[in-house]
Amino acid sequence: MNIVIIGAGYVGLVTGVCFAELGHRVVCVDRDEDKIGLLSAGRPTIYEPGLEEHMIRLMSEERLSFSASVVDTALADVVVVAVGTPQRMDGASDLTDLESAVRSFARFLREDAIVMIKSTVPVGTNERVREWIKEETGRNADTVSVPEFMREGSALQDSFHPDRIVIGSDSEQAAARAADLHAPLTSNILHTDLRTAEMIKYASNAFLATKISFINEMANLCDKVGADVQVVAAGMGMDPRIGNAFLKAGIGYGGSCFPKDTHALLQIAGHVDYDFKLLKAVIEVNQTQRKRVLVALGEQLGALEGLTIAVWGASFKPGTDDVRSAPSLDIVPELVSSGAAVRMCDPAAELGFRRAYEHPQVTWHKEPLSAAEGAHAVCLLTEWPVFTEVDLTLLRSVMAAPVLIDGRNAYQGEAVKEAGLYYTAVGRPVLRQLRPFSPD
Ligand SMILES: NC(=O)c1ccc[n+]([C@@H]2O[C@H](COP(=O)([O-])OP(=O)(O)OC[C@H]3O[C@@H](n4cnc5c(N)ncnc54)[C@H](O)[C@@H]3O)[C@@H](O)[C@H]2O)c1
Ligand SMILES: O=c1ccn([C@@H]2O[C@H](COP(=O)(O)OP(=O)(O)O[C@H]3O[C@H](CO)[C@@H](O)[C@H](O)[C@H]3O)[C@@H](O)[C@H]2O)c(=O)[nH]1
Repeated sequence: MNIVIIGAGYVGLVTGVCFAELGHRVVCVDRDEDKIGLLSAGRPTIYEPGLEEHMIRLMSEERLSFSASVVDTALADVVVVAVGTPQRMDGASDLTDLESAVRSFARFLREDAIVMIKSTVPVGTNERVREWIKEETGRNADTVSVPEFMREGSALQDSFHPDRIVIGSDSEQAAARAADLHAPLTSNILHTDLRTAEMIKYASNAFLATKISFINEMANLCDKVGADVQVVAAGMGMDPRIGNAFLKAGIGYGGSCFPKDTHALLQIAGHVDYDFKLLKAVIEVNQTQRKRVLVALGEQLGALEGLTIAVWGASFKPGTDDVRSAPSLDIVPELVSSGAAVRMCDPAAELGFRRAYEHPQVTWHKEPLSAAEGAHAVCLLTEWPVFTEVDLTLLRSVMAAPVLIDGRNAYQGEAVKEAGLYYTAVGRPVLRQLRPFSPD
């Protein structure tokens, strides 16, 4: 098949690679000409393990190419739409890019082509897509909603081996073609109507976010009653009805999806006068959880004015350069406001973070130990292996005060104790070692 993908971001690029690996001829189209220039030169514009090797081979075999022109849509049997649907100021999903993308390619769409929406979109949007195409061309197009469930950092693995494929459609023929396309990836294909498919995506992300906020509330309680949240989570997870996934307590969820999709679902509910109380609490808990790092620093060091704080991790999770809604973007400006000098390190997200936030009090360092040099505390915000595998005794030796704030429960109690670090994790009060008060 000839497949054209509109939007060559995280989802579009990885989906393009996946379909090209299945033997299709794929063109990824993006309006960002700089991005297309880099991709055409075989340079991935995102950090995603394994992506570059696949891209370069597929390009040399002429199965994957890149273009800045929607005219290429005329070649397509299937047009996949994977443009961004970011959060608007009011929390709703911003469909500006989606609408302009659809309207721009509509007139090039072949009559027998299907349009597959992979962007995460509010309920009813696929119907609007059809209306936009009709307004542009005067004819009806077959649209299918195939929400994407990949995770950044393991996006290729998730695309080649998806848990399930959801196909929403009201055209049997279009649904069958979408199913044929995905059949080599999994037999777990759920057929549904358009609105249900759109809702499955939001429900899935909202539920995962709920698990995280739940375990974070449990962690806060564990801190007060002297229980260990990691063991609590392990014990809960042994019940197959609960499962142990997404029960890692920490400083909360970030990223380009959970924060915006939970807000968008609240808006969807609001439009039909439904008060989604549970989801409101999930969002609020997540926002408060980020502040725990600052509270822990205050407990260990008192006022931060004039102190040096090392921050390990800027991306919203390991394995990605993405800083969208990353906890670091809330925490670092707060550290700066409290008068601290901030020494940062991240294996992939320096550029992304600096595009979003720069300040003279913030410096960047290539190695975790150089960032920690002379610091009064290290705050682990993202559990990249380069941070979690650091020799803690060495770490202690380069710091001005040996305080470690572990926002991801990434360190073993014994190792921390042996290194003699003053340590605060999340919901593991037994391991907490407070620094004795020092009047200077
Ligand atoms: N990032 C993820 O892990 C992930 C996973 C599942 C679903 N999603 C959803 O998929 C969608 C895309 O997310 P993303 O993270 O890949 O976004 P992204 O911002 O990385 O990429 C979107 C791309 O679309 C391009 N674009 C925007 N308007 C365009 C237009 N009119 N014509 C051509 N190109 C255009 C942008 O230039 C950009 O390169 C969103 O709805 C998101 O919620 C994302
Ligand atoms: O037990 C956990 C698991 C995750 N997180 C945090 O939750 C966020 C999201 O993590 P993850 O889900 O692994 O990353 P994403 O790449 O954002 O993927 C989510 O969002 C995508 C976009 O919609 C979906 O496609 C995926 O299925 C969904 O997992 C990150 O900040 C993690 O640190 C926790 O705090 N505790």
